[in-house]
Amino acid sequence: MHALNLQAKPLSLADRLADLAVDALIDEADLSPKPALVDRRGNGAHTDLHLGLMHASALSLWPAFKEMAEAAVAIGEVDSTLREAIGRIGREGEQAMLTTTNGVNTHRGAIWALGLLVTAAALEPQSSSANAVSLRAARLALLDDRHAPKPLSHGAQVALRYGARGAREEAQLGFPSVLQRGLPQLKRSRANASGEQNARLDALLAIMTNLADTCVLYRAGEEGLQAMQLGAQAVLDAGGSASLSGRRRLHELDQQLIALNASPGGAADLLAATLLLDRIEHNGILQGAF
Ligand SMILES: CC(C)(COP(=O)(O)OP(=O)(O)OC[C@H]1O[C@@H](n2cnc3c(N)ncnc32)[C@H](O[C@H]2O[C@H](COP(=O)(O)OP(=O)(O)OP(=O)(O)O)[C@@H](O)[C@H]2O)[C@@H]1O)[C@@H](O)C(=O)NCCC(=O)NCCS
Ligand SMILES: Nc1ncnc2[nH]cnc12
Repeated sequence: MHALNLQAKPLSLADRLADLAVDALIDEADLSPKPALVDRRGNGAHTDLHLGLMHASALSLWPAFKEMAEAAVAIGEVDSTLREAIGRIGREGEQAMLTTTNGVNTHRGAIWALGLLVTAAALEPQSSSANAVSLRAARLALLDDRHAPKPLSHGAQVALRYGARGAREEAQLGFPSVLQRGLPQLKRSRANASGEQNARLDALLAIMTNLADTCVLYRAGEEGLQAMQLGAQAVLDAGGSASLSGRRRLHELDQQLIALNASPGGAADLLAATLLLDRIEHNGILQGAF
C-alpha cells in the first residue's frame, strides 16, 4: 500500500512570478492613504474604480503574467520573438482585464511594467538583482513589436501635447523612477523604522516627485502634474508618512489632487513595480521561499 503524499507540488518559476506580480498589485491597491488613488478608504479622484474592482482586475492578470514568464523560459533570450510573444500576451491580458472590469481601465500601465519585469526575471532567475532585471526589461522594451496597434491613447495624446515621457520611455530607460526613487526611498524609510506601510507610502511619494505621469497630465494638465510633484516632495521634506507633519501634508495633497481630478495612476503602477522588484531581489525566485 502506498502512503498518501500530502506534500504540495512545488510551484513552477512562472507560477511564483505570477503570484508575486499579482501580490504586488493587490498590495499597491490596499496601501492607504494614497493621494487621490483608490485605496481602503475610497475611490480617490475616480468615479469608475473601487477597491474590489482593483482586486478583481489584479487577479484576472495572473494567467497573463504566468504565460509571459513561460514564454521567457521557452524562448530563453531577449529577442524580437520574445518581444512579440509578450506583446500578444499583454494585449490578451488587457482584454481579460476589460472583461473583468466591464471596460474600465484599471491596470493597463501595470500590465506593461510588471509584464516586462516578470519576463525579464524569468529569463535569468539566477540574476535577480533589481538592476539586472530592469536592464533586461529595458532591452525588451526597446524592441519593436510589429503587431502592436498604434492607438491615439491618452499617453500618446499627452506626449504630443506636452512632450511628456510616458510608460514606454520609463521602461526603455530601465525604470529610473523605480531604481532611483522608489526602491531607495523604500529602503531608507524601512531603515528609519517608519513601518512597512509608511515605507511603501514614502516610496510612492518619491516616485511622484519626479514622474511625468500621463494620467495626471491627461486629467489635470501641467498644473496637476506640478501639484503632484511639489506636494509629494513637501510630504517627504516634512518627515514622510510616519511623521505627524508629513501626515498633515499628505492629507493636504490628497485633497488638492482630488480637487484637480489628478489621479497618479502611473505612479501607482510604478509602486507595484517597486514592490515586485524588491521581492524578486530579496526573496529570490529560485528557492520558492515565499
Ligand atoms: C506601451 C504602452 C504602455 C502604451 O503606451 P501609451 O503611451 O499608449 O500610453 P497609455 O496606454 O496611455 O498609458 C500607459 C499607462 O501607463 C501608466 N503610466 C502613465 N504615466 C506613466 C509613466 N510616466 N511611467 C510609467 N507608467 C505610466 C498609466 O497606467 C495607469 O493609469 C491607468 C489609467 O490611465 P488612463 O489612460 O488615464 O485611464 P482611463 O481610464 O483610460 O482614463 P480616465 O477616465 O481615468 O481619465 C491605469 O490603467 C493604470 O495602470 C497609463 O495609463 C503599453 O500599454 C502597450 O503597448 N501595451 C500593448 C501590449 C504590450 O505590448 N505589452 C507588452 C508586454 S507587457
Ligand atoms: N490604486 C489605484 N488607483 C487608481 N488608479 C490606479 N492605477 C493603478 N493603481 C491605481
